[in-house]
Amino acid sequence: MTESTPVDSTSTAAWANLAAIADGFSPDLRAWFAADPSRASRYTFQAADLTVDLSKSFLTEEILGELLQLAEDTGVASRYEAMIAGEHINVTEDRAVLHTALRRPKDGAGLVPPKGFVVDGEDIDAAVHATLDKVYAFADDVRSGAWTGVTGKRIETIVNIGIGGSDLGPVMVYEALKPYVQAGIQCRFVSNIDPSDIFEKTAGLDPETTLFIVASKTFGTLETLTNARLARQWLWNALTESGAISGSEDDRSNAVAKHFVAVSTALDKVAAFGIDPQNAFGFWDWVGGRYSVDSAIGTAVVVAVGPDNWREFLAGFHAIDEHMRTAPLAENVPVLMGLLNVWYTNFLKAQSHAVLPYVQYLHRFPAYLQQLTMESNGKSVTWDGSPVTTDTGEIFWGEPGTNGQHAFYQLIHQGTRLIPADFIAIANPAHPLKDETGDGNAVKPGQDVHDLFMANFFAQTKALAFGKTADEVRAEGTAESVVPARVFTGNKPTTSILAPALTPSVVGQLIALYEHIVFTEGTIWGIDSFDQWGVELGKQLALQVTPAVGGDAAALGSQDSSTKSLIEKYLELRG
Ligand SMILES: O=P(O)(O)OC[C@H]1O[C@H](O)[C@H](O)[C@@H](O)[C@@H]1O
Repeated sequence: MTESTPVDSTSTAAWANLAAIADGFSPDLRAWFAADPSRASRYTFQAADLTVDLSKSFLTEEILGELLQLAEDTGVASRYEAMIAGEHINVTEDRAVLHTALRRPKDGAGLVPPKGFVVDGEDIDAAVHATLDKVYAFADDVRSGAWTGVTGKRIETIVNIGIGGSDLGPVMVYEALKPYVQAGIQCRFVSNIDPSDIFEKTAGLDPETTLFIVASKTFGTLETLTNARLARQWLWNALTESGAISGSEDDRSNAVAKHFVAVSTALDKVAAFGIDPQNAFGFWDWVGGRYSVDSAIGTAVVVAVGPDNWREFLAGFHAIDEHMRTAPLAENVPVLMGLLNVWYTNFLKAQSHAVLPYVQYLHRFPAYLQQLTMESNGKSVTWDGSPVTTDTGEIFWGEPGTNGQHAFYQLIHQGTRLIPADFIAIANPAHPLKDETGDGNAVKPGQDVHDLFMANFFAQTKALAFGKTADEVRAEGTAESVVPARVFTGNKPTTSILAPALTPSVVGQLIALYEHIVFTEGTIWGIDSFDQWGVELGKQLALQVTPAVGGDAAALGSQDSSTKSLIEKYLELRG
C-alpha cells in the first residue's frame, strides 16, 4: 500500500491567503497584547503535562484560521491516522511508520487501532511487548548482578556503541534522566569513528565490569561496526593482559558473550560478529533510526534507570500520541507548533529555529532534534517524486539557557534575521539548591537558584517579544549617540513550554511533541519524512575513497583533482 499524490499545499487558497498576509507583514506584539487582554490565555494550550504558550508567537486569529485550513486541506489528521494504523507512508522504502506502536500500553485499553492490530502479517503489539519484556528482564539481570562479566563481577558501566539514531536518542535521554540513574550503573556513548572517541570512552574502565551494547538498526554502519571491533579488541587485550582470561578462542568468545549485547533488526549480522542472538534485542524496519529511542535502541538507558522509569517514559510518549490523535486541530499542540513553523519558514522566510532548554539535563536535546527534524524533513522531492514547490526542513539549533544568553542571544535580540525560538523549562528542578549568602544586591540570602534561573527564562521571552523602544532607552539617560545600538525592536517570536518536572514521562512527552511537529510539517510539505537517502552518497564515497587514503595509486588517480590533492597533502602530513 502506498500513498497517493500529496496535496500541493502551495496551490491552496489558504496558502495564497497566508502569502497575502505575509506580504508587508508587520507584527506588533505590544499592540496585540494591549488590544487583547485574553491573548495569553487564548493561545496557551495543554498537552498532557506540557503547558505551551504560543501567545508571544506571530499568531493572529486570521493567521491561525488559514493555517488550520492548510492542515485540513493537506489531511494532517487523516495521514496521522494512516501512520498509526500501519499504512506504508514511508513510500520510498515501502514501509510502515510505527514508532507510535512502541509506546502503546500493554493492557491495550482503548487503543486505536485496537490491541493486536496486524501490519504486514505481524501482531504489532505482541511483537513490541515481547521485545520490551526481554529488554526489561535483561535490565533487571544486569541491575541485580545476576548478569556478570566473564570473571563473575557485576556490571558497572555500559558503553553504548551506535551512531545517528542509535546514539543521539539514548545519549540525550540518559543525560535527561541522570537523576533517575540507579543501581550503580553509568553509561558512556561511543559514536564517532574518530578513534579518539572510543579511546576516551574506554579510558579508565575496568574491562571486567564493562558491558558493550552495539546498537545498529542495520548492523551495517561502518562507524559502529568499526567501533565494535575496537571495543572487542580493547576487551580481549585488557582481559588477557591482566590474566583474567587466556588468549584461547574459547576464552575470547566467552568474553564477548558476557560483555557484548546487540540491538538490531539484522540478527544474522549480530551472530556473525560473535554476539549470541540470545543476547540481541530486535526491532523492526518500521521504526526509523531517529524515531527509535523508545525501542530496544534505548536498552542502555533502560538498564541505567530501570524498567519502571522506562515504562513511565513510554507512557509520556503515548500521552502525546493520544493528544495528537484526539485533540481538535485548533487545540492540538504538535499541529499548532508545526503550522507555526510552516508560517515562519515558508511565509516569513525564517532560516533557522532555536531550541533553548532552560533545563541543564536537556543539554543534548537540540542535538537530538537536529537529526529528528533535519534528517526527516530535509527533502527536495515530494513523496510521489515531484519537485517540492516550497522550502522544506527547518534548521534546528540551540544550547541550554542561560549559557546561550551569554553566547548567541545577541543575534536573536538585535540581529537582522528572524529566528523563532522554543523555550523549554520545568517548575521543579531535580536539585533545588539555595544560595545561602546571596550577592548583597538582587540575589537575597536564601535565594532559590531555580527561581533565579527561571527569572531569566521569563525575562528573555519578554525581552524578545516586547523589546525596548528608543524613548525607553533615552529615559534611562543614555547618550543619544548610542541610543540606536541599545534599542531592542522586540517582535521576536517565541514559544514557551513549561512542564512540572523533568520526569521520565515529561522527557517522553517532549520527544513525541517534536516527532509530531516534524510529521505535521512533512505532511504540509508533501514529503516522506521517514526516509534518509541524503546520507547515502557520502557513505558510498567514503568506501570508494578509503583505498586512496590507504595509498592505492590507482584509486588516488581516479579522484577529482581537489580530492586527490587533499589526500596527497594528508598523506604528506602523515609522513
Ligand atoms: O542504526 P544504524 O543502522 O547503525 O544507523 C545509524 C544511522 O545512520 C544512518 O546513516 C542514518 O543517517 C541514520 O538515520 C541512522 O540512525
